[in-house]
Parts: sequence; structure tokens; C-alpha cells
Amino acid sequence: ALFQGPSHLSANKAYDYIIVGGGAAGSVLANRLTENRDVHVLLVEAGSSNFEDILIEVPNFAGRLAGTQFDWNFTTTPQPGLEGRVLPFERGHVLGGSTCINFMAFTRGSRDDWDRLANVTNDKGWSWESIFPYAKKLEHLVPPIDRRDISDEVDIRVHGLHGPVHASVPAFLVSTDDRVISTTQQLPDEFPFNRDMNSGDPIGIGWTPSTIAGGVRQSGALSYLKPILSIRQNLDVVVNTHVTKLLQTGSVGKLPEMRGVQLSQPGSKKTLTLRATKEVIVSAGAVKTPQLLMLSGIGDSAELSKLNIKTIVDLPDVGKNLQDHPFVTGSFTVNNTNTLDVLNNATVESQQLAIWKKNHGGLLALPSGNQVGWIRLPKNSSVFSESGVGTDPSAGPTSAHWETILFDGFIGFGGPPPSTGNFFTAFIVLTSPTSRGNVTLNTTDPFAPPIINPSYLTTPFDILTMRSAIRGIRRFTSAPAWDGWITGEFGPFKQAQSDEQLDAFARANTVTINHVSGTVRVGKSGSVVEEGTGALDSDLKVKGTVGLRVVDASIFPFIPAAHTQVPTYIVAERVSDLIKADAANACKKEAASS
Ligand SMILES: Cc1cc2nc3c(=O)[nH]c(=O)nc-3n(C[C@H](O)[C@H](O)[C@H](O)COP(=O)(O)OP(=O)(O)OC[C@H]3O[C@@H](n4cnc5c(N)ncnc54)[C@H](O)[C@@H]3O)c2cc1C
Repeated sequence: ALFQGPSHLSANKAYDYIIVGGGAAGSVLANRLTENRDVHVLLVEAGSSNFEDILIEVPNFAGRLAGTQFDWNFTTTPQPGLEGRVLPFERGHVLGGSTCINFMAFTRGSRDDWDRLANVTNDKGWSWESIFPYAKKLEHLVPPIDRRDISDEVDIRVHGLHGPVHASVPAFLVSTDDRVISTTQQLPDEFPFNRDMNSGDPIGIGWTPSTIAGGVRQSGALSYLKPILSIRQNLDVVVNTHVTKLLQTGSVGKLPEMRGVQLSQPGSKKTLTLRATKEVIVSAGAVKTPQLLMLSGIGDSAELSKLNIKTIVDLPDVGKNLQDHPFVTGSFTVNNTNTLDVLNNATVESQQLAIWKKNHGGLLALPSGNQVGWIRLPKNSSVFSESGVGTDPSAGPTSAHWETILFDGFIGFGGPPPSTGNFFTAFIVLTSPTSRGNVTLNTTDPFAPPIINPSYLTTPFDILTMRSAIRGIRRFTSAPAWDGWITGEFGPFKQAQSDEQLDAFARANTVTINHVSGTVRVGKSGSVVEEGTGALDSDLKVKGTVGLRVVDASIFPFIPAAHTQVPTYIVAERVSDLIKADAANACKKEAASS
């Protein structure tokens, strides 16, 4: 059942699992764990249940969700690498979490990203080979709206066709598609065509897969929760409700048993305490999960003592190791009036909205770029020597150093689009950054935001890679395919030519693509707990505790060189099976001892 607040819950009801946060990971867990009718689950979500709001459903409205009721409205600290600028830091605040406000790119990450996770955790279950069945299990690839032949755009063999998350390639073609694809033929060494970036080897340029199907955003809530909400009697979902503290419910040997949660609502003094018989699973995302752990006494004791929080488990990695993907855009003026800039005209936009309302078609059904590219720095790039980085920080030869998203129009993040003109825009995203930031506590108030410091562009490798990537985009658009189309560069991008100008442009214009990860990193099971060894065992149980796991984007020790929603879904799919296996083993042990 769906409850609109904690007053509807009964303190006496026994739940096997309590899941904190109904975003990407929490939606998967709530669904998979309730597949067994005898297992009772409570999912607690701080935001509302309005995941079918039109702002969320229309793909093209993704850029309008910042600052709304669906966003936590966080901001960063002033960023030294970005001239002291403070950036908005979007996170989803609604059932479905950030999958309701994201830009819907559907990418699994590379073989090397996953194999590195397996190495770091010493757990082969995280290797590409092992997670590949989960990547397929979660997906339901559907044809695009225009029903064109997509055999050149996807390799159907690597896709899932029966999973809960519907996904597709762009709804229909736009004016720059042919030119982008021609460029991959004209400059195949640096920008090869990649028929399917979800095969484990994303390197190259290909068609954008996204969580858009039939013209509608496919959020975690729509995919995993809507189909079961009114059917499964063993699932309770409570929205508009925050978990404000994780509670110790006892001890097992010397270890604290953490099977309790305290629930409340902003502005209310009332709290409700509930207990899970098996586990509490924290899936509150890479900002709120470390905050909640620290508020509950699980974190770096030196940090906790500053706010007089009693340490229950001293876990120095909680809140550290924040990684994200920073980006800039470069826009070009074009000699064509048939670009998606037409959507900046209010009349056209309302016509398109009418079409979308009628049949979910029209320009508003498109993703934010029909092609995406995943590019590696050349082996002999001076970035490696000049930055002093030592070894290549990417996960390996299938992991990109930078990404580009190619859009048939203007996209900028420094104000409204130009009132006239036609454009082509390339996003330039760092995908294997070496900068590391953190999330720390500001106060003990669970409703107040924590301090978020992503430390963007604070290493020589990151700024030099950004410089190199911007030059890469200029090589891309100098291919013959763009002759007669691109007429020039636009805005401050145009002025950024010398090394110094490129660095200044990057520092003045970088924003985040919102992939925050890594703040409760997983390590090897049973390893000594010290900074850098991970806060979680390889099955994502919180070290030094009983009955507590973290399952969300916080867990990645290295941010995947990918958009992070699908990697998060994959993690949650695998861990659902690990949780089921643990429960089955516990049953067997109980049976044997009785
Ligand atoms: C603007 C934006 C654009 C993005 N674009 C893309 C993209 O194009 N492709 C892609 O793959 N990824 C994208 N991402 C990233 C992707 O959406 C996230 O990596 C993914 O959703 C992370 O999943 P999660 O489960 O860790 O957290 P979330 O999905 O953020 O879910 C966390 C949930 O926990 C809830 N919560 C938090 N604290 C509490 C509490 N104390 N009590 C109860 N509930 C709580 C939150 O309200 C939220 O619903 C984007 C993200 C944003 C914000």
C-alpha cells in the first residue's frame, strides 16, 4: 500500500526489510525483495509520490526540474577549481529519486569499470561477466517512436527485452545525425563509430540509448514500483517521510545491531520508531546516505566528535571520496534553420506540448542529444606526463577519459538561450576524473543539507584533460562533414583558444552532470578498517555492524565512466539476489539448529 505520511503506519507492524530512499536503488530493492510474498518490506521516501507529473514525464522538460519540489535544492561549497563559484547540486526528491529528474542517458559502464570494481573488492561477482546478466535483466529495449530500422544503432544481442526498465534509442532523427555519423567515417582514429555503447566497450560515437520509451520518461518508480504498488500486499511505501536516524537495536557479539529507524517529517516534532527483523538498507543517494550514517554515529569519529555525535562505528571512509563528472558545453553557429532551437519559440513549444499530450510524440520526446561519444586520450598524450598523474586513472582501455553528447541546437547552463540563431552544441564531460571531494555534516539537524564539496577541477589531470577534450571537439567539428553547416564558434567558447584561455573558460563555465558517487565506498570484505579501505564489505554490508547495508551510487570506489543510473540499477539488482541468498542461508541454519 502507498501511505502519504508516517501517521498512517503502525509501529507494531513487522517488516523484514526497511529501505531508506525510493530512488534508483531503492525502487529495485523494493520490487525484487517483495517477489517472495512472505517477505514484508517498507520503503520510506522523503519526497512525494508524484512521479507521473507532466514535468517529469516529458523528456524535453528534464532541464526544468532543477529548483522544483522534485529537487533537494542542494548547493556546493564555493569551488576553488571553479573560481570560487557555488553550483546548484540537483538530487531527486520524489519517489523514483534522481531517475525522475535526470537526463535519461542509459549507459552501463565499461567492462574495465566493472572489472576494476571486482578487483578493488576482491569479489568476482562485480566483474563485467558477472553483472552482464543483471544489466540485461533490468532492461526492456523497445523500438523508437518512428519505428525505423535500428540495426545500425544497437546490437540487439547485448540488450534485455523483458526487464522492467523500458529504454530506446532516439525517438526520431534530427538534422545533424548524418553529419555526426559521417564524421565517424572521416575521423575514425579519434572518433570511431560504435554501434552499441552498452556492449562493455563504449569507446567511440554512437546513438544515445535512454530511459525514454514511447515518448515518456521511464523512471525507477514507473518501472519498478508502479506495476506492483497496488498488487503486492507485502510492500508498504510511505512518502513525504524522512528517515532521520538509524538506531541501534542490540548487539551481536561486539557488533552493534542496526535494525532500527526513526521517521519524521520536516517541521514536525513527532517521530516514529520502526524495526526491521532482517535488515535496514540505506538507499538515500550519495549525498543523504553518508549524512544519515554520520548522524547515526557511523563515520569518521574525529568528524563526528566535532558535533558531539557519539561514535557507534568508526568508519573513516563515510563521506569521503566524492566523485562526479564535471562538464562544459561548446556551441557552434550553424547555417541551417531546421535545428531544435525552434523549441525556444514559445508558440512552437506549446504546439509541441499539445502533440506530446495527444500521442507522446513530437520534438519534446527526444533525448538531449541523439549521439554520445566516449573518447580516450591518445596513449602518448602529454596530459599523462604534464599532469604527473603516473598511471592512467581510467579503469582501462574500454573506459573513456572524456565524453561528448551532441545536440542539434543550443544548450548552455549560464542563463537563457540566445533569442535568435541556430546552433550545434557539444557537451564535453570528464569521465575519469582524479579530483576527490566530500560530504560532511554542518549540523545535527537531519533536515538541513550537509556540506557538499565536490572539489571539481582541483587536479592537474582534470584541468589538462578538459583542455585536451575541448580541443578534441574542435577537431571533431573540423571534419569535412561540417563544411557548409558550422559557420563559427559561439560565445565565450569562441574566445578560449590558448592553453590559459581554455583553462579559464573551463573554470568559469564548468558545471556538474550530476553523477555524484563514491561517498560510502565498498572495499574488501573483512579488511582492516582504515581510511581508503572502504566502509562496506563487498556485499555492501556496513563494516562493523549487523543488519545494515548501503545500496546506491555511494558505493562506487571509482565513479564508472558512464551515466550512473544504470550502474546503480545493476548494483541493486545484484544485491537483491545477495540479500535473498543471505535470508535463505539464515533459514537453513535455523532449521538445522532446531
Ligand atoms: C539532474 C540529473 C541528471 C542526471 N542525468 C543522468 C543521465 O542522463 N543518465 C544517468 O544514467 N544518470 C543521470 N543522473 C544520475 C542518476 O540519476 C543517479 O546516479 C541515480 O539516480 C542514483 O541513484 P541512487 O539510488 O543512488 O539515488 P537517487 O536516485 O537520488 O535516490 C535517492 C532517494 O532517497 C531519497 N531520500 C534521501 N534521503 C532520505 C531520507 N533521509 N529518508 C527517506 N528518503 C530519502 C531521495 O528523496 C531519493 O528519492 C542524473 C542525476 C541528476 C540529478
